[in-house]
Formats: sequence, C-alpha cells, structure tokens
Amino acid sequence: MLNDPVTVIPSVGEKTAEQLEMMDIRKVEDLLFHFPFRYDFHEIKPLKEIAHEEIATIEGTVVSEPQLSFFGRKKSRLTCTIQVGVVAIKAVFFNQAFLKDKLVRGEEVMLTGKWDMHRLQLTVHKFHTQTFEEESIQPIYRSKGNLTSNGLKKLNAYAVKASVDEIEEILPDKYLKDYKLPSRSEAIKELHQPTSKQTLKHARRRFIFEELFIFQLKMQWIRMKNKHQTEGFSKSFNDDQLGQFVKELPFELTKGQKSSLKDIMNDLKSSHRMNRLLQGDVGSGKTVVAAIALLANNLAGNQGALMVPTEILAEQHEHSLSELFGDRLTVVSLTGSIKGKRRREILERLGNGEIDIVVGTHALIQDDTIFNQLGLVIVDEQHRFGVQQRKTLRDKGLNPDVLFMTATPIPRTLSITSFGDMDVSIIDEMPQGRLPVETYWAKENMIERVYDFLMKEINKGHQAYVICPLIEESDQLDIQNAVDVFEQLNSVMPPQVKTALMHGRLPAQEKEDIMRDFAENNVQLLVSTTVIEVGVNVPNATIMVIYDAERFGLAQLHQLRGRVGRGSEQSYCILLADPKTENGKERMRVMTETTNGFELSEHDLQIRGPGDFFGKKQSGLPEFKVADIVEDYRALEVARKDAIEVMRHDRLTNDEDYKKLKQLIEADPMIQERIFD
Ligand SMILES: Nc1ncnc2c1ncn2[C@@H]1O[C@H](COP(=O)(O)OP(=O)(O)OP(=O)(O)O)[C@@H](O)[C@H]1O
Repeated sequence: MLNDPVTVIPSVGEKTAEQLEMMDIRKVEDLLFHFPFRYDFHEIKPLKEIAHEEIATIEGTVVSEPQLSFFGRKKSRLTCTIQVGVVAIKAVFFNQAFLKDKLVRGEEVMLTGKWDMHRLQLTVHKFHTQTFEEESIQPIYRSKGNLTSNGLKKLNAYAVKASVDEIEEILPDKYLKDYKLPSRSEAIKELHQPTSKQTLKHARRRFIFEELFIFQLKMQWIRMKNKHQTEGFSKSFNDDQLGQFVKELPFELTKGQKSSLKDIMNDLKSSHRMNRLLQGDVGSGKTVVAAIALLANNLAGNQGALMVPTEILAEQHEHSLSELFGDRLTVVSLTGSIKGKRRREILERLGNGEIDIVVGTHALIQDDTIFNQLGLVIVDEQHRFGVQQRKTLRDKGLNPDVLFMTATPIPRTLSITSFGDMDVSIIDEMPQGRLPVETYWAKENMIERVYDFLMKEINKGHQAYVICPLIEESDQLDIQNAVDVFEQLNSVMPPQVKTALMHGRLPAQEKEDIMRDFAENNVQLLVSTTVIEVGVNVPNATIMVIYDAERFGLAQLHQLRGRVGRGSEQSYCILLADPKTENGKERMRVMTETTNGFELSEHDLQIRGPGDFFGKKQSGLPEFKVADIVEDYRALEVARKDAIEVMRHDRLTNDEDYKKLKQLIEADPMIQERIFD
C-alpha cells in the first residue's frame, strides 16, 4: 500500500491525483509524509477574553429548555441559554435541529462559535461531543488547487488507517529510549490525528530529532569520507621560526587567535586535509591568523594562496602581508585586471616557485594558474566561495589544505548546519584596548549636525567614511546617489580636507590608487558605495556615516560599521535613516544598542529567516518538514553530538541497527557532490 499510487484510495480520481502531484504527492507514502503545517487549538477562553466576532470555544451549563423553530423548507434555528461562569448567554444553532436532544438542562456542554459580545450570543459552529482533548486540535494542511485542507485531512485519515502500520522504524532503539520518542508510525499517526497536545508534541519532537539527526549524520559522513580520502597531507615546519615571527608582531595575540591557530597548526601537521572555517567578528584579527598559517605552510616548503572577494581587498592584503613578512616571503597579487606581460610574468614566477604567496580574487583558481606546490588556500568570506570553486581546485589536480574565513557573523545555529561538514574555530573576543563603536541613529533632517560631527573628527586628524547605497540615480527607489553626496560634501568641507569618491564601476587602477591614498591619509574623507564593505582596514578612520541606512540588512550594516573602530581611538557610526516601518525602526534601534555581531545576526535571522540571511541559493540550507533550525537549535546540537558519536564508532558501517540510516544517507545526491575524491 505505501508504495501504491494515491489512486488506490477510493475517493482519489484522476483530478485529485493531478492536484496531489502538484504537491509532489504521488504515492500513499508521500501523503503520509505530507504533514500538517500547523494546528488550530480550540482552547476554552473566559468570556471576558473573547473579542467581538471572534471564533472561540466556551464551556458552560445548559440552563434552559432548547427552543427549536423552523423556517423555509429545511432551515431551523435552535436556541438555548447557557450559564458560563456568572454570565448567562444565548447559544444559537442554525440547521442543527438534531442537537435538541443533546441540550439537556443541568448538563455541561462545550461549544465553538462566533461570539457577539453586544448581544451576549454565540452562534455555534460546533457542538463538541467527545472529550475536549480529542476534539481540540485541528490539523491544518497546506493545499493546492481545489483540494482543501479538510480534503487532505480525509485522504490522510484513509492512508493512516490503511497503511501507517507498514511504516518501518529507521532510528535505532537507543534513541527512542533515551529521548522517549514515539515510533515512526505512531508519530505519523499522531501528526495527522493528534490526540492531545502532549502526544502531538512528542510526535513532533520525534521528527525534529529524526530530521536533524539524519542531516547531521550526512554532514559528518562527508567529513569523515573527506578526511579518510585525503591522507598524506602532513606538513612539517619549524615551530621556533614560527614562534619568532609571532613574537615580532606589534601586539600580543588574543586568546581566541591563539586557540584558532592551535587548531590550524594541528590540521596542517595532521595527515588529513584541512577543511576548516575560521569565524570571527569584524576586526577580531583573522588576517593575522591567516598570515601565520601561510607562513607555517611556507616553512613546510609550500606555496599559499589567499582568495578575497574584491580586487580592492586583494591589493590591501598584498600590501599588509608584504609588510608583515618583510623579506621572509614574496607576496604578489593576481586579479582579473592584471593582464598582458605582467600577468605572464607573475604566472611564470608562480610556476617556478619564486612566488610564495599569491593574493587574488576567484579568477585566481579559474584561470590557468599553475602553482609549483600549492599547500594551503585561505578563502576570505566563505559564503561567496562555494562548492563549485572547491571542485575547480580539485579538478586542477590540487588538493590543498583549505581554511575559510568569514567575518559575517553567522549565527551558531547556521554555522553548524550549513557548515556542518567543516571543522570550526571561533575568535570570540576583540583585541585589547578596542572601544566599541558608538552608534547613533539620525534623521536625514539632522544632516547639518552630522556634518559638524564629521568635521570634528577630521579636525582631530582622523579619517571618515561616508557610505551611500547606489551609484546611479534611481528615482523610484529614492536613493541618494554617491555622486550627489560627494558633491554636496565637497561644497561644505574646507579645502584642506581631501575627499575622494569610490564605487564599483571605477577602473581597477583608480580604485587601487584611491584606497592607497586613503590608507596613507592623503585623503581624509572617502565617499563610497558598499564596495568597501568587507575587510578594508584603515585604523585611523574613526567615523562612518551611512546614508539610507534602513536599506541595508543588519548583517551588512555591521560589516560596514566594522571598517571603523579598528584602532585604539573611540570611533563612531552614524546611521542616517527615516525608516517607515516598525521593522525598520527596530533594526536601527538594535544597531545602536549592540556592537556584537553574533547578537545582531541572531536578530537578523529572526526578522528575515535563514534563507534571507545568505540569500537562498548560497545558504545551502536544507529544508526540513518539521524542524526549524532557529527554534530547534538545542535539538540540533544534540543531533550533532549524536552524529559525531556515531561516526566515532563507525556505527553506520558496523552496526546493524544503523543499516537503514546508512542507506538513506548514501542515497542522497548532495553527499556525492560534497565528497572530494
Ligand atoms: N591581538 C591583536 N591585538 C591588537 N591588534 C590586533 C590584534 N590582532 C589584530 N590586530 C589589528 O586589528 C586590526 C584588524 O585586524 P584584521 O584586519 O586581522 O581583522 P579581521 O578579523 O580580518 O577583520 P575583518 O573581518 O573586518 O576583515 C588590524 O589593524 C590588526 O593589525
């Protein structure tokens, strides 16, 4: 029955089958796994809490004989007085004459209907005949076309009766016992025909665990396979030489930096290929960690590559790495705009091993770049670098250690789902002496005061960013363009303040020149679009003004704001915004209240949902039927721990109880895609 087409159900004809097909329901089993997306609970409410015209359920005692009158041919009206607490109300039943005998004086009744608070009258839709718990939960299904939720409920009732017993258990007994979960078939039945809130909760809990556990098993499976297949990557280097470099840094590493480095060094030394995510808030000092990793890799005799999302960043990192390494290493940047002879020359030096570290954009791996011996790839801003790029590297016959770095504060719940197949290191503290950026929200009519404030900072010898959302006039969107803002600012700034305008459409060389001028303080005020969003590091910049701040998401505002507050001076961020919606206002308030990226991202996640956080495609987030990774993050952690445990003892292969789970995992095409062979 389970594997039969839905048409085996007597009431399902061709038309219904077509509509079911639109919802990907083809077999009886699919129908059983089409769970209600929510439930309506009929809860008994005291009269005074029921709003006028609200549909509600009340409980009371029949205190009058029911009166029945007929009108028209088949229409009837039955009325009766019900005592609800201290109030006597009138219950009216249309066309339910048969209830007359059930309304017995002195008996308790439970009724659901529409409440008229002025007439103290309930127009009853439902007279509850069974005990309350059985009656009180209504499953609501997502449906399409002519098929209603109720229609689906009926089909499911049939399917449950005819075939739910055929549903086999896939979870080992251990979990059912440990977590007191109902069996798979019991849980399915309960989801379709809830008997009580409590049992429904258990049924949901079972599927939440099942979904998250299977997902985590897949992730761990990929992880294990990848580790297994990449033996022989051990790198040996001189710890003293590395220690010397760290000692020479102008600052002491933070605890978070040290522990992340320890993880990374272990990965480099181990015989498995590194697949690690280094996560840290903006300005937490990931670049230094990357630099040390690159040096270690080089001491082991390998070349390294640092991949960044923009050309501006490539230039900047080339600059700062060259400075850090001095004569130790040769660092070169290679981006799409480096062409002709210079490019050929770089490629040649890369091929013969003269270049130790190359910094560049994606073009770096897609081109016919040939390395002499590539040992480590560091990817800045992981979510812009997907599975595809990793494959490209592999296809080129390269299988280096890979370290992903992200400044985007990924909520913990997300990082363990979408990056569940990676190891994760977190830098969870800021370098000492950093002052949190003071953030203010100003309405656009306060612009003069904002300019004054800006001038004050510049007069102290500091530098400023002014951020505008778009570069071209866009009337409909009412966005102030960068060119306008630039001209306006120029007209109010004294001549000694040098200004510059930066946007994505400028030629690469020009962008590079502007950034260098800003980094060297030849330019004090930089008007820019969001091209400087990630990674730009000019510690002397202490103020940022963001135009139309309500147009940005919280995560992006946080990234932008991270460009200031990178030195020891107090920094400021001013959000110019006139948000129209409550949501928008709330976002501005949240920005002024916290500088903690993780807190902000959790907030963003709640407002916008996980898909939006990365953009649907990039998120790589799985779709769950019952589980919700935001709400159920605790279950997710439990499932992750259990999955790790399963892998540690190799239970999928060794233990009969896990056979069905293993089959499920191996059948998933996503798994093949992610395994490096
Ligand atoms: N332990 C430390 N103590 C003091 N300053 C530090 C420390 N680590 C890094 N810095 C400095 O802090 C600034 C920010 O560091 P870095 O650019 O590495 O941060 P990041 O995490 O890469 O930032 P972003 O995510 O914004 O790119 C740099 O000027 C760097 O020199």
